[in-house]
Amino acid sequence: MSTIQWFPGHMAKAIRQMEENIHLVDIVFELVDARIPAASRNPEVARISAHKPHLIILTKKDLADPQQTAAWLAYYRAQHQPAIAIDSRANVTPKQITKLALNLLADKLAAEKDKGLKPRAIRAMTVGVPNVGKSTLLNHLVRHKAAQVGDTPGVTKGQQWLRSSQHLELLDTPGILWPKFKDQEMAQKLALTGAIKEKLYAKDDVALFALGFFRQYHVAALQQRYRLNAADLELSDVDLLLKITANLGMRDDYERASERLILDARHRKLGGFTLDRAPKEETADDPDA
Ligand SMILES: Nc1nc2c(ncn2[C@@H]2O[C@H](COP(=O)(O)OP(=O)(O)OP(=O)(O)O)[C@@H](O)[C@H]2O)c(=O)[nH]1
Repeated sequence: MSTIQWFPGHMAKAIRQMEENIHLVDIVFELVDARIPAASRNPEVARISAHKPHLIILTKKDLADPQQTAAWLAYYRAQHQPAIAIDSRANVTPKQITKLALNLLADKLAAEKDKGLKPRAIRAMTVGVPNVGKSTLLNHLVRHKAAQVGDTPGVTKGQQWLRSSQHLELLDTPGILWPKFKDQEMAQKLALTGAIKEKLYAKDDVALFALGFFRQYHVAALQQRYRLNAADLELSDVDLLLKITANLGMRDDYERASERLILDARHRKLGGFTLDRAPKEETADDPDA
């Protein structure tokens, strides 16, 4: 199996930017792919935003396994970590997110009011791995690209605040957070869900990884989609990939079949799936540990 490489330099830059900007915001929205809630997080975010309220937004919930999403939300609740699962493309989400953020900051805003300060919009920063849905969510949150200037910090540094509503402003550049590639399995998960550029991974490796997963957790969907019989399921992953290639009428072009399998998974042709299983609540340790 070839190794998926990545570039720590990118991560260092993203972390630096986040460190520079964190003092400008009241709250961090950490976007996490609902299909990989562990692999798409970086522990540095928790460190940098330690003194700020922090909302986990599980995106692409429509592509994930609903039971697993519910289990992840229960896990976050048990950890007292505010979290919400969304389809970033839906119009209803801005209101939900604004409401949650206002609740999380209620004490701070009340204290400001007590001091006689004028009511103000809260400020948020979004971070997340590539392709997690940052731009899609921002576009929904900010329907009119309103340059909110004035004496707001950040603008002087060439950054813009985007106004979502009278209650919420967002720093315009969504932070690209590089995921941690603790091991190759995490890298395969990020590749399968689309967070890593195509040229950085071997499609057949990712397809074999996907086969192993779907065979274990969603075997009926696999069987149905690729017309596999019970005997086929006894084959090794490599032989199963060759069998699928043949069933797709692609002769021995297993590269093309690999690509099809990856796209089928991403486009929900094999049903909703979650590669990171939610930790059991009783034994709930940090999934990132
Ligand atoms: N099904 C589904 N697709 C989504 C969702 N959110 C985003 N997408 C799709 O995912 C792809 C990436 O979305 P973007 O909003 O561009 O992601 P991004 O995080 O800004 O990506 P980068 O610019 O690479 O950092 C697009 O094709 C979106 O339509 C979601 O909740 N559900």
